[in-house]
Amino acid sequence: MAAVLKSLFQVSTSKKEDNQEEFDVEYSFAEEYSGPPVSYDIPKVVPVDVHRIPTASVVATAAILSKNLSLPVIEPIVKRDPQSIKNQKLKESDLDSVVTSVCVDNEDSTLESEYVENDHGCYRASDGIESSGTLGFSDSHDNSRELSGSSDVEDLVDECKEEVRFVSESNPVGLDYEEPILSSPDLSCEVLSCEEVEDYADEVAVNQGNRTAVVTFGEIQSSDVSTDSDEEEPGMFPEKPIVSSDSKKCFRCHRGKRFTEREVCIVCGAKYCINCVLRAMGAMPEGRKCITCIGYRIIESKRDSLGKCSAMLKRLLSKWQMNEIMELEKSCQANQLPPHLVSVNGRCLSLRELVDLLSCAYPPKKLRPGKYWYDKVAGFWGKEGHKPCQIISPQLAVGDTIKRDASKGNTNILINGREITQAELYMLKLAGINCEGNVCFWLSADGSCQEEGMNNVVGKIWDKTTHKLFCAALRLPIPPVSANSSDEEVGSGLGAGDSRSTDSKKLNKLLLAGCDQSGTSTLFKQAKIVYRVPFSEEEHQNITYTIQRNLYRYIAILLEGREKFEEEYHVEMRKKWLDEPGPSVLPDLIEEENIYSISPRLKNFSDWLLQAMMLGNLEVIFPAATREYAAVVEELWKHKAFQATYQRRNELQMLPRVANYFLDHAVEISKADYNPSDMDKLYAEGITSSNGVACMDFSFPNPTQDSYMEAVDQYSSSMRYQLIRVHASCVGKNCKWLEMFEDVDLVIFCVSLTEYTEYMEDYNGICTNKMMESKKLFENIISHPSFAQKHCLLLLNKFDILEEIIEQAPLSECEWFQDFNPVISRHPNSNTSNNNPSLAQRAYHYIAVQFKRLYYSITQQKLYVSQLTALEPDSVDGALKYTREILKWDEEKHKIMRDWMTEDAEASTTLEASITT
Ligand SMILES: Nc1nc2c(ncn2[C@@H]2O[C@H](COP(=O)(O)OP(=O)(O)OP(=O)(O)O)[C@@H](O)[C@H]2O)c(=O)[nH]1
Ligand SMILES: [Mg+2]
Repeated sequence: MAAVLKSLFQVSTSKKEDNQEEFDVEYSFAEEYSGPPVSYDIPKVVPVDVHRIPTASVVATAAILSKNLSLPVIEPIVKRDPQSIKNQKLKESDLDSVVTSVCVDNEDSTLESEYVENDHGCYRASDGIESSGTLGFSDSHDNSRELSGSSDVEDLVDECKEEVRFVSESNPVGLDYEEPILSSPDLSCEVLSCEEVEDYADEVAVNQGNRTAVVTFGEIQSSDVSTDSDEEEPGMFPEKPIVSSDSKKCFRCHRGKRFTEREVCIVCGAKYCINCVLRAMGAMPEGRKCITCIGYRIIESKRDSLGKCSAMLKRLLSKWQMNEIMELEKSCQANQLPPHLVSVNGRCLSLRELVDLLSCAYPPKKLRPGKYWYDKVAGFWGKEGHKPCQIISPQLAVGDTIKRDASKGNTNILINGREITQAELYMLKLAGINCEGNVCFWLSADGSCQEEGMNNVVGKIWDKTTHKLFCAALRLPIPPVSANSSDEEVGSGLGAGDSRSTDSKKLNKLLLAGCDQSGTSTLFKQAKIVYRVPFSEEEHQNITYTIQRNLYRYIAILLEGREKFEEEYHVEMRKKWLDEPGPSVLPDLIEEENIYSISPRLKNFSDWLLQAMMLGNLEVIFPAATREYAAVVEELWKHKAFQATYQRRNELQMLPRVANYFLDHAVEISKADYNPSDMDKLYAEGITSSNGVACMDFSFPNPTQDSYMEAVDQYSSSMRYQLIRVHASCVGKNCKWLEMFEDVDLVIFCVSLTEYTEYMEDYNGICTNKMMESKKLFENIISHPSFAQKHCLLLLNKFDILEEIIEQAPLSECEWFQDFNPVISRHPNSNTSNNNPSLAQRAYHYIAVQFKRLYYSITQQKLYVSQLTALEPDSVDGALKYTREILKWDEEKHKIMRDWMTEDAEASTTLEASITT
């Protein structure tokens, strides 16, 4: 390719030598992308600065030549000129002839096409005229210019001597505005696939009705560009009119029906079919934009779809290409929210302020153009005239001072200078703050509330979890989850708030979700223990209470079992006695000998406990009554009837596996001064009684034993992670709450491998296999728009139990695993060897593949899967290190891509430099 390019440039430069005065030009081509093989078919945009523009025919010739080489051409678009648009309209036939003429030139292998030929004759164009810009062709959807006689022609020639302009216009209405197409002196560039040149005239013909365009040639005064851009605020990009969106047809080929798949330009709304989209959009350096829309602002209604492309484009491009384009679409400057469209406390933002606002630790979610108010002290944020909708980072220097009527409150109560709304007043009252009379409060970011002029705190609104729930019910915002996590929670001595705000990029957020009983709590707690993140006082207290309360539940289940066993024994003995009749005292003896009998006192306790469990009162009674009943538990535990029952605990369906662990320590746990160990906390069911969202920051400790590994892991130890565990019940119907977690980097979905044997009953009494429930939740989560393009790690948990049960419970019990049909070797030793994995291993792999297929069918991405036994520390450590590897690889992959692209650009610039010198 380099050789071909060189030969092309040699021709051009030799021409330059021959006709110095006519072709004193410098120009360059966009080089074909030569980066990673995966991207080879996408032409890459290389911005080039060309100081002189050749004649129109040379530009066209360049386009045709580059077509033969499959090269895209870069175009200079400088400025619209409504006057010239009105005065000079080029017919499509004229354009046709321009292109045809150039084609003929090219076929003749000459580059002497300094004349633009049309119906009216040959016209000499812009010989040796200096300009600045980049070389190329405009892919306007329409271009026409009317030349109505030789005077027009002369005008054109004159005009060409003054300016080199290639103006495209797509204003269907009135062309009554003047707008710089480029906003900065280092002109933006556009890529045009060369078929575009051929299709050019066709497009003009089709779009002529509603589009007008002009081709003018003129010298670009640097002041032309800089004046415009000087006037513009940084961060402002021009707007482009939206094309008629009701058309069901492809904007380029004008084919297609109502349901034909199309990709839409995020600037002008033009739709393209699968055959045209890449031609119309080229290399997409700013994401999904028509070539002519590069450098323009996006339609605000499309902001939500930034970074989310259609399945059609996914099919056309490789995953890498897709990711890169979507990254560019989200991050390029032209696609960012224009600062002047956001007003805070009555003042439009500057670019600096907008950047500050969006790069803070907790920025406003889905910020759109509009008028907002911001309470800098407490961090409250809302739309003008409305109650607060979010709590963002406080103390940001954005916008003006907050106005009293910012949220149009009518309560006569002021918080930080703003009159609050009724809902907020309820919130204050629920927090126990006296709001009698006209009171002004100061509310700080941590929720402490002070009366103006007073020194004492009258209440703390974020201290109680219940209060946060009230806020949710009142549709008021609560502080961000991670802003709440206390400093003690942050592992390895890393502070939460400060470092996060200063270095938020290094915090990798992992969202942990799964169905009930999948083991997410156990995994979360294990991670806390492994990475030495202390449990907060509240968590410690909650876990202690949970363990004690659960102990009485387990005891109640055992006592229920005892009653059953006692009855069975009784019936058995009576049956024996009836079969072998003896003295009449025997029934009493049977009673005495019944190993499951207990004393009347213990029986009273048993009856009371069973009744409490039946009525669902255990939660109310315990753990408060623990101290009172500790002695009874001790007595019970020593009792032979209870021990006999405990021996038969496997027969008690209701008794969870974990009960064994706690019942073994029953006496100790039932004591009032019980202090749970880490192991107790791990085995305890649940984490806290709070709203089901738990959060911890951690980092992987530095390995000290191996200096090589230390070096390797230096990078990762500097990275910080945040594990956010969300309970299935908090995900909400249709996962609507998930958008709260849209900034996570990776989703961890936990599935218990035992679920295929378990069933759950819904309100209508219909039983569903729990694996199918997990499948449904998994589908909902991965197809949620917040997680598009996010990595996902599936953890298949409780492998230890799967190994135990797989022989008795075939996988086909679940309808999704019907076709699991492993071939098992009968050889006694073969099952454990690597070549012949165990049945549990095969089942695990089969389930993993089922999930991978499902994931791919929805996201067209690869699902990472790992085995897990959440009760084992190494297993959890391994799983979380896997997430680290996924994220690390992802970052490196992007870095490599960027390096390749930069190298590419540098190479092409060097080549151009060597050719032009
Ligand atoms: N044998 C075994 N038991 C496990 C494993 N992981 C979790 N468990 C147990 O499975 C039960 C459910 O685990 P949880 O962590 O509470 O699951 P969860 O439903 O996601 O979390 P919560 O809703 O907070 O209860 C607990 O009794 C755990 O001890 C595992 O790998 N092996
Ligand atoms: Mg649970």
